Amino acid sequence: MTRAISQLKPECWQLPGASLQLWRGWLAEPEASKGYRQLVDELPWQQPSIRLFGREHPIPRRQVWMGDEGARYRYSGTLFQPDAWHPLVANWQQRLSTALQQPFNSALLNWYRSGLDHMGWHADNEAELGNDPCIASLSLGEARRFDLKHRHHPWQLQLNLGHGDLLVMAAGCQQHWLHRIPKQSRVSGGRLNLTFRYIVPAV
Ligand SMILES: O=C(O)CCC(=O)C(=O)O
Ligand SMILES: [Fe+2]
Repeated sequence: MTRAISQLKPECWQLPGASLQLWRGWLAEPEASKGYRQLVDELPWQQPSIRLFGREHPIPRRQVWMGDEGARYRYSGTLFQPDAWHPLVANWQQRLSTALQQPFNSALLNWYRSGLDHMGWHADNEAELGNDPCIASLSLGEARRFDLKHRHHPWQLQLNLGHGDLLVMAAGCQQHWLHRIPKQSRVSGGRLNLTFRYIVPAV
C-alpha cells in the first residue's frame, strides 16, 4: 500500500534555483521488497554504451526504459521506442501521476547491482523532456548516496535514498543543478531506481 501523499510530510529543500521534496518510505512493505525482487528478476536489463569524448563506454549499471507507445524520442537521428509498461511500474506511475498531478508517460529504470555500479554527474535536461521537467524518483533496495551540486557555485547537497523513498526533482533542478550516484565500494547489496518522466512525443 502506498500511503496517500497528503498524509505524509515530505522533507523539502528550497535550493538556490531549485526545489526538492522527499517522501521517506512512500512505498511501504511488503510491496517495496516484492517489487524490487520482481523487477530485478523479470525485466530485460541492458547495458547500453554511451559516447564520451569520442569513445564508447558501457554504462556502469543496468538499465531499462519503459513507457507509453507515444513516448519515443529521437537521438542522433535514431528513434528510440520504450518497452511496454511492466504492470507493477504502470501501477506506480498512475498513483504518482495522480498524487503529484503530473502526467508521467515513461520511466527510466536503473539497477545498481552493488556499490560499484554508479551514475556520473549529469542533469536530465534533454530536449524531449521539455522546458523545466518534474522528475519523480523512486528507490528500492540498498540505500545509496545521492549527490547534488550547483552548476556554477560551490554548493552541494548529499541525501541518502533508501528503500521505498520517493524524491521529486521539481522546478529548476535540471537547469541549475547536477546530480549523481557515486560509487560506494562498501555497499554490497543491489538498488533499483525508477525515474518517472514526461516525454514530449516526437513528431
Ligand atoms: O539512481 C538514482 O537515484 C538517480 C537516477 C538518475 O539520475 C537518472 O535516472 O537520471
Ligand atoms: Fe538523473
